[in-house]
Amino acid sequence: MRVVGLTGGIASGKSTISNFFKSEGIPVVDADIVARNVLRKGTGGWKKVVAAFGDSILLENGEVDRALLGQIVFADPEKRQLLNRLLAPYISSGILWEVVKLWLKGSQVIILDIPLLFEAKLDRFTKPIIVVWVDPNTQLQRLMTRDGIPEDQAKNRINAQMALHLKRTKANIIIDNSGSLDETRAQFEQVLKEVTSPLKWTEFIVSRNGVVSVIVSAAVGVLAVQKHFSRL
Ligand SMILES: CC(C)(COP(=O)(O)OP(=O)(O)OC[C@H]1O[C@@H](n2cnc3c(N)ncnc32)[C@H](O)[C@@H]1O)[C@@H](O)C(=O)NCCC(=O)NCCS
Ligand SMILES: Nc1ncnc2c1ncn2[C@@H]1O[C@H](COP(=O)(O)OP(=O)(O)OP(=O)(O)O)[C@@H](O)[C@H]1O
Repeated sequence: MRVVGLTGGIASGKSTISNFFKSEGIPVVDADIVARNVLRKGTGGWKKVVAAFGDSILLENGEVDRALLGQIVFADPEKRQLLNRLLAPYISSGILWEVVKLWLKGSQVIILDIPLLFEAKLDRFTKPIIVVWVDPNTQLQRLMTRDGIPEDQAKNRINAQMALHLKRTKANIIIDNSGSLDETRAQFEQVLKEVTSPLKWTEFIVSRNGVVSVIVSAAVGVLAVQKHFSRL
């Protein structure tokens, strides 16, 4: 199985690229969705976060007020690190579980869309790594427009992550999403060819079909040896 890492900066266009992959039938594990699920009311993550940040971060229905928690943690690095520490084990196991389900289905190529792939040191489990890059001013403008937040809040969010130019140096593949969607789509077509090229044997051997092949080959080998000795 090929486990492709997809990362970038906030609002650099990861979801846009994820949607392109999904439209080609390639499964995507979205870490933001996993992170949302582990913070739902009554879950282990929710209990830890409420214990640490207090009831004041809750809405009337008991769910976490995400906008409020976002304002708190993106303005205060210590509180953000605390939130990261509390949720990291739940997010990692949630991602692992999604990968296992896709492995059981026999998926050959999967995409892990993880904003904090490098920060959380999850990059060692993915190859190749795609970084969606965008120039800093376009990133700021897109973030402010999409989330309807003022410049200072948008800058706080951008600065809460490893600098995008540094992430770019760690990529195997870079998609420059500073231009139009058509220009990005054209780059994606090339990336798609690379990502869906035939699996290397190291990737095949860890796929479900690879494991089945190894088991079948071993069983055939054992039977052949038994037959050989029973004739002696
Ligand atoms: C702080 C929270 C409640 C804000 O929720 P909100 O709905 O406003 O934002 P959302 O979850 O959609 O995240 C939007 C983007 O913010 C960035 N981001 C989210 N969490 C973090 C973080 N801890 N550090 C840096 N950037 C982050 C990512 O680029 C993400 O794509 C939420 O982001 C959260 O629970 N974050 C901690 C979990 C986490 O690390 N998520 C990232 C998955 S790897
Ligand atoms: N090439 C583009 N041209 C114009 N707008 C774009 C382009 N790519 C993305 N956008 C817009 O920019 C915003 C951010 O894109 P997107 O949501 O894909 O980023 P993201 O990296 O997934 O963000 P996050 O880190 O918050 O999950 C969205 O509103 C999206 O519609």
